[in-house]
Amino acid sequence: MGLEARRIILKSKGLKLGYKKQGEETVVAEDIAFELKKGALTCLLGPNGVGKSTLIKTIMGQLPVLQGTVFLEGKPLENFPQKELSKKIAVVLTDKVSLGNVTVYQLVSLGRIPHTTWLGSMSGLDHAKVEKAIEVTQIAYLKDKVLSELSDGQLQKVMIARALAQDGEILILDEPTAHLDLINRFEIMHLLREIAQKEQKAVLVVTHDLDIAIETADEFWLMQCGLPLVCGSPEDLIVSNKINLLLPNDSLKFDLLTGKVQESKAYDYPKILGEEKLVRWLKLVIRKNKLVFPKDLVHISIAESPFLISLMLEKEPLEFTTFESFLRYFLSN
Ligand SMILES: Nc1ncnc2c1ncn2[C@@H]1O[C@H](COP(=O)(O)OP(=O)(O)OP(=O)(O)O)[C@@H](O)[C@H]1O
Repeated sequence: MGLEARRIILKSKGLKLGYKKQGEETVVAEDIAFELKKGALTCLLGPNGVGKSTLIKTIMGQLPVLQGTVFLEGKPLENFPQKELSKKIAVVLTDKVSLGNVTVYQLVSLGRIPHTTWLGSMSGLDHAKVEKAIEVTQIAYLKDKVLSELSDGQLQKVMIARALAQDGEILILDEPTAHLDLINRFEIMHLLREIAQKEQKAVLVVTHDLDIAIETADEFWLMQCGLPLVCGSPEDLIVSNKINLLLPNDSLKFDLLTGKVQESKAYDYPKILGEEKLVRWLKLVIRKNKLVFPKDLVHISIAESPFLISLMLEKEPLEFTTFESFLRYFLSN
């Protein structure tokens, strides 16, 4: 699917977000502009409390804007009755489900509520949509299980299936990978990427998982206190250093080479010879332990097979076969 197919479905400009209580406004963010595209996985990132949930509640039509307009398919969001909105926007929130003895099939079927009659009876089309959602999320083997029997990772897939069954064009998920292990976090994000691409949905995910978001997202929206939303492809935001907006504290910065967040203080490494893939881990050991080297050090070399770290001193070389033994030498001297 080409980039030209990424049609804008939701957009806004000059948006002011926040809460209004007894006529008094609490502004959370201003000057927010975005374009959400079908066929793309968009990740919304930003520090705790910056207003990510406030933004998605506004996009879902749950919270009125303080200023500006959100346009859904070119029409103001407030023109859509709630039932119409829930046919177009499906949401997966972080709240725990309290429906322990409902089966997976029944829960996924709940996604069809906006489409069923007031009696709630499901048509053949509704069942077909539920089956399709179960197939896409690969949870057919769980169909008859009750929710209390599921692991957190399985439950998250079931919640995504329910949102898919709703068959809206927009899927919004608030921290879908929180509390999941590494494999499940990757699996869920790759599944969302596939859903965006193959099912042509606009998928918006709030996440703090920078590593996995970089691997999977087509677009990032970076939210930072008091600044306009910064949007772009992860790679562009990384190379232009805009990714550092996520790290307002000067002590940390995003390292272009390793793709990791690390201490921003430039570290004075000794001369190291070896392949970059090994050198970077040696640098981590040096940095993490603030190692100080002997004055007569000429260089350090590191080799893979057999694994060997050589400390080339003027007098004699010292050799280590693990990072641990290398480190032990420094700790004991
Ligand atoms: N109902 C409310 N009324 C007034 N202020 C609120 C309300 N809900 C949230 N806020 C405030 O709005 C700000 C943004 O909160 P929000 O939950 O949107 O942040 P967030 O970026 O989603 O944070 P996190 O990453 O911790 O989930 C916070 O200062 C919060 O205290």
